[in-house]
Amino acid sequence: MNASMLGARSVEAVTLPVIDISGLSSSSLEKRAAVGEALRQACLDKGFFYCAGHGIPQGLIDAAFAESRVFFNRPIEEKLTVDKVHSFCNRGYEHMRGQTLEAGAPADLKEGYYIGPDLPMDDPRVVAGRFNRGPNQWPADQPGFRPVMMAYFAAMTDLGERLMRGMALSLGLPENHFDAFVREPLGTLRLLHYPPQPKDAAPNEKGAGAHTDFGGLTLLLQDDAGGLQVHDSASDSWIHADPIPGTFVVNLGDMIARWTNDRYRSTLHRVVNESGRERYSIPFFFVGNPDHVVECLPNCLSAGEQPKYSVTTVEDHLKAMYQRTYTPAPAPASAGKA
Ligand SMILES: O=C(O)CCC(=O)C(=O)O
Ligand SMILES: [Fe+2]
Repeated sequence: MNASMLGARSVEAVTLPVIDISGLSSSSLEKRAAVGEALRQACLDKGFFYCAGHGIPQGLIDAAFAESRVFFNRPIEEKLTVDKVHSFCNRGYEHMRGQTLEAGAPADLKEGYYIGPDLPMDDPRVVAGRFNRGPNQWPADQPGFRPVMMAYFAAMTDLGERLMRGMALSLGLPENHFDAFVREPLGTLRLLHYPPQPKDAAPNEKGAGAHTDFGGLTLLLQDDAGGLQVHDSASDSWIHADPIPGTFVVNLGDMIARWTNDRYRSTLHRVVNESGRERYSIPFFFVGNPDHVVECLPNCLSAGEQPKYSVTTVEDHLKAMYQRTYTPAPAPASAGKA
């Protein structure tokens, strides 16, 4: 199946904005507010934009891709030693077709690796029944993997925090509005590898089925293969979000749609790797503090308007979202402090 059969059209028709966020680090409120205004426009439209001026060193980006390629190119038996079935907190390797992002479509033609905040078993935050808290799994015989991924994880957490200050400005709120949300945030780094789209792909088979992201902000690094498509609701068609060197694709997840009563958009997207070669990408899902209460922001309700979503917490929201695309995770074996 090719892009035209799947109804995608080229980026010339509709483009996503490029936003230089370096102004967020300026001492001038005017410059910070200008970034906030650009974010506001993008969030009211598709909730998808290219982020430039982010300050993440290219060397760190290259190193993360290099370690990811090395891992995915290892024999399957080695990859399965860190299979996420061994983890009670969803960390480690996810085999090809291990997730179905689009209900009713074939499973996704991708394999992945989940990394989160590295909490040892004796950390007080590792409590039975709590979601995604615990240690990472690390592949043996790949000494660069852990330090590079943890450095990249820290850089993404910092970028997520900076962007949340911009989001507050964009919503006409004090810059520190989301400070409680970003305290001890949960983040998920996800290494992804997509084989080329097979010539004999099943109907509707894709690298990643159409979905919206679960969390707050997604910071996506893609290689130069292309393949990310974003839904354009005005024309009910798919546009290509081709990679732009030096940028991240940033998109809003369902949590921000909840906060803003859908004024800010969590937009459907999908991946079809038609490059004819391997594709690698590294999304980072910035989801905030698990205990934080997510409810409609008062300034996102007009007079008489009701919130569309119930009040929830970051953790409860995420649990519900994971259940949508995975069967339940195994119960924790030894995290028994509750
Ligand atoms: O690989 C990509 O470019 C996008 C992946 C994605 O949308 C996701 O993991 O949520
Ligand atoms: Fe996504």
